Amino acid sequence: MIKNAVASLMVRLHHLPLAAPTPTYRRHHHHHALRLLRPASASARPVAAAAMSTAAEQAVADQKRALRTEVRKALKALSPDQRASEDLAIQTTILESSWFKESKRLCAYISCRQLREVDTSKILAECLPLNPGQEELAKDLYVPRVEDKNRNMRMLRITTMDDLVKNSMNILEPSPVDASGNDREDVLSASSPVDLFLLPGQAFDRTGRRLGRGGGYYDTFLLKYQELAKEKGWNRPLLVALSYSVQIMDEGVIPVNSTDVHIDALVTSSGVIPISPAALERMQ
Ligand SMILES: Nc1nc2c(c(=O)[nH]1)N(C=O)[C@@H](CNc1ccc(C(=O)N[C@@H](CCC(=O)O)C(=O)O)cc1)CN2
Ligand SMILES: Nc1ncnc2c1ncn2[C@@H]1O[C@H](COP(=O)(O)OP(=O)(O)OP(=O)(O)O)[C@@H](O)[C@H]1O
Repeated sequence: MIKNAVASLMVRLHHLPLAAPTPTYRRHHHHHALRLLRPASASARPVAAAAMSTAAEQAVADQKRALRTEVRKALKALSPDQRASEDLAIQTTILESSWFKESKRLCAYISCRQLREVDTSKILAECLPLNPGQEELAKDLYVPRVEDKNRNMRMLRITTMDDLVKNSMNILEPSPVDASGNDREDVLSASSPVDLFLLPGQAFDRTGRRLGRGGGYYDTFLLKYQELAKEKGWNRPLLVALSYSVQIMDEGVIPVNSTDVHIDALVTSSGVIPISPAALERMQ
């Protein structure tokens, strides 16, 4: 169903020149993942900043919207049993992996049942200290907080699930200050790098394309983080998305533009799909 609807869109839009076709890992296997991002030079930026100024950009936006609608339907059609078994398999794969165990600092999303997102509750619980005094066993965990509709999202540190409150979109997020009135640590002002990002999304493919909810929050944030990491000379974190089976698309189905950040790997109920050279190296 998804394939058909999207295939017909693809046929119609196929001949439209994209403003900036994003290379895929498959075609550029030898490159480091960072090199695949569009350079943040003045000459490369105006396309993104000009907010869908060209027909091709508008076509991509329309295609993305159509694909989101199809995936939303497919997710709604998943039975609770199917979801629960995929949720468990995905989280178990992550929790048992060396790359998760070795990660000391993570950015992760707080899954939302209503949005049919892959559950992250077991992973979050594993990151947070069990009891006061056991902090050394915990990982530093940063989670998203939407600041405005202008693609501004921060990743703030939490130490307990009690740090979260429901926002207007019914998603749990950290309040900007903690119970003692101190500002929560923003990952962009932290002094050490993040090892791992666990990313949500609507659709993914085996070449590293990721379709989000359309806010541009993650793409904007990841670009900022990558600029910071480059400035500081930090290793790039692994960008890993969690996906139900119905969210994995055939190659070429997910439309992309110049601001879309590619993921390093996908975790599905069948296991890890490493995509980038970094993932192939670090995730076996
Ligand atoms: N768990 C989680 N947290 C997150 C995100 C996310 O995707 N998942 N975000 C990632 O950006 C940011 C929040 N962005 C969001 C964007 C849209 C919707 C939402 O409810 N969308 C509806 C449709 C809205 C509409 O078009 O009318 C939907 O997708 O069904 C929620 C969060 C930050 N936090
Ligand atoms: N780094 C960026 N700079 C400027 N505009 C951006 C950037 N990233 C995304 N946008 C814009 O944000 C809007 C939404 O982008 P898009 O549809 O790709 O979001 P998404 O991938 O679904 O969302 P998310 O990144 O939150 O998962 C688009 O108009 C896009 O051009």
